Amino acid sequence: MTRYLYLTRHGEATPDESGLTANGRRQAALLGERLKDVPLSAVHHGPLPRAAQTARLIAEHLPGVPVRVSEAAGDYLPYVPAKEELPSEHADRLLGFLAGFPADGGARLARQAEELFTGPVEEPRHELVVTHNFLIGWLVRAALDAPGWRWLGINHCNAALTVIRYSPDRPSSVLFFNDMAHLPPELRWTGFPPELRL
Ligand SMILES: O=C(O)[C@@H](CO)OP(=O)(O)O
Repeated sequence: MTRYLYLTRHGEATPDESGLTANGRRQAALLGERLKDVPLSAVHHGPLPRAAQTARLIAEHLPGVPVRVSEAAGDYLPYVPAKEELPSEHADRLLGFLAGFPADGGARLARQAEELFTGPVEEPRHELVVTHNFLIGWLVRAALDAPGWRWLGINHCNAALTVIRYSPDRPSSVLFFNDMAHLPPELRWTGFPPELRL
C-alpha cells in the first residue's frame, strides 16, 4: 500500500542551536496548523532539542498523534563520497564542506532511516519526520534514484514541507519539495544558504 512521508526541517534555531527562536516556534505552529487535517499515524523526530521542540509544537495541532524520538531522524552526514564520484569542478569545494562535520555512524543511520521511513507499506500510511537538512537531502536523492553524492546541494528551509509518495505500483514520487505556502514571507527561507535563496 501507499506510504506518504512528510518531511520537515526543524524551525529556525538559536545561534547556539540549543532550541528554537521565536520565529522558529511560530514556523512550527504554522506547519502544525497546515497538517492538522492530514491523517498522520505518527510524528518522528530527531533527538536534538531543535527537532524535538519543533515536533512538540507541531503535535499541539495534531491531537492523538503519537510523537516518537528516533536516532535515525537525527543530524548526521548520510554519505561521504570519494573524490572520484564528484564532478571534478565541484569536488574540492564539496569535500571541504563535508570536512566540517563528523562522519561517524552516519551511513548506518541513513540506512536505518530508509528502512524505517521509506518504501511501500502493508496499510496506507501518512507519517511526519521532523529532522535536519542533510537527511531530507538524502531521502529526496534516494526517492529519485540519484547517485549517492547527489544529496549534496539539496537544501531545505526551516519548517518547509516535503512529501514523498511510495507505492508498490509506481516509482517513488516527490509530491512537494521545500514548500513554504503555510509560512508568511518573513518566515520563509530561514536556514537556507543565503546565496541560493529566491
Ligand atoms: O548543520 C546543518 O547545516 C544541518 C545539517 O543537517 O543541520 P540543521 O538542519 O540542524 O541546521
